[in-house]
Amino acid sequence: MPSPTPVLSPASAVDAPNDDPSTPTFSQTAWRRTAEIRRAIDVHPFLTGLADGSLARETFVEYMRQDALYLVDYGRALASCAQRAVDAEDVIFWSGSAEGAVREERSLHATHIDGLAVASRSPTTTAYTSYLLAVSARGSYAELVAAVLPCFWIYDDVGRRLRASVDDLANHPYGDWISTYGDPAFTAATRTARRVADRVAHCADAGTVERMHAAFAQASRYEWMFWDAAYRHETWPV
Ligand SMILES: Cc1ncc(C[n+]2csc(CCO)c2C)c(N)n1
Repeated sequence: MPSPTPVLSPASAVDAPNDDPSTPTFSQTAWRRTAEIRRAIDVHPFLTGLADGSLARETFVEYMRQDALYLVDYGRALASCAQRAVDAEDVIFWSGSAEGAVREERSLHATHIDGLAVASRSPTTTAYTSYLLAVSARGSYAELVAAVLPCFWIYDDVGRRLRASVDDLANHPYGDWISTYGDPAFTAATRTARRVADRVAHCADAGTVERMHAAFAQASRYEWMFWDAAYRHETWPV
C-alpha cells in the first residue's frame, strides 16, 4: 500500500549547533534514529486534520483534556530536571519550563475546554506520565533530560511547519494552538533543551548515552500515541 502523503511539508534537516561537524551530537543522532516515528506523526489524521482545520472539535477537546492532565506531570518531570541539574543556568531553564508547562498552557486550555468537565486519564496518558515520573524517580539525570526532550522538539518541529502551512491563522479553528507551538520563543527553548542534552551526553559513558537514546525514542513514541489516543477517544477496555 502506498504511504499517505503528509499534509505537513517535509521535516527540516537536523539544524543542531555543532562545533565539530565530523562527530554528530547526541541530539542529531537521536533525531535521525527516530525519523520513522516523526514520519508517522506527520501523516497521522489528527495532525493532517489540525493542519487543514477539518479535525472534529470534540476530538481536539479530548486531546486538550488529556493534555491538561499530562502537563502537570510533565511539569513535575521538568522540576525534577531542575532539582538534579548541576549548572545554575540549567536550574533556571528547567524550573522556568516547569512553570511554563503548568501555568502558561492553562490559558490555551481554558479557551478550549469547559472548565467544569473533568476528564479521567486515558491509558496512553497514564502510560506516558507514569513513564516520565518513573524516569524522574529512578533514571539518571542524563536519561531524564533525554526523556523530556521530544516533548519540546516534536512540538516545535510540528508547530513551525503547521504555522508555515496555514495562510490565515486568525481564522483557523486551531490557530491559537498553532501560534503557541509555532512561536520562535518555543524554538529557542527547544534549542536550549537540546544543548543541555548534548552537553550531558558529551560527558556520559557509552551505556548512559544508549539509555538516553532509548529514552528519547520511547518519549517520541508516546508523543505519537498521545495524538492517536485522542483521535480514537481512547478508553479503558474494562
Ligand atoms: C503530549 C504533549 N507533548 C508535548 C507538549 C508540548 N509542551 C508542553 S510543555 C512544553 C515545554 C514547556 O512549556 C512543551 C513543549 C504538549 N503540550 N503535550
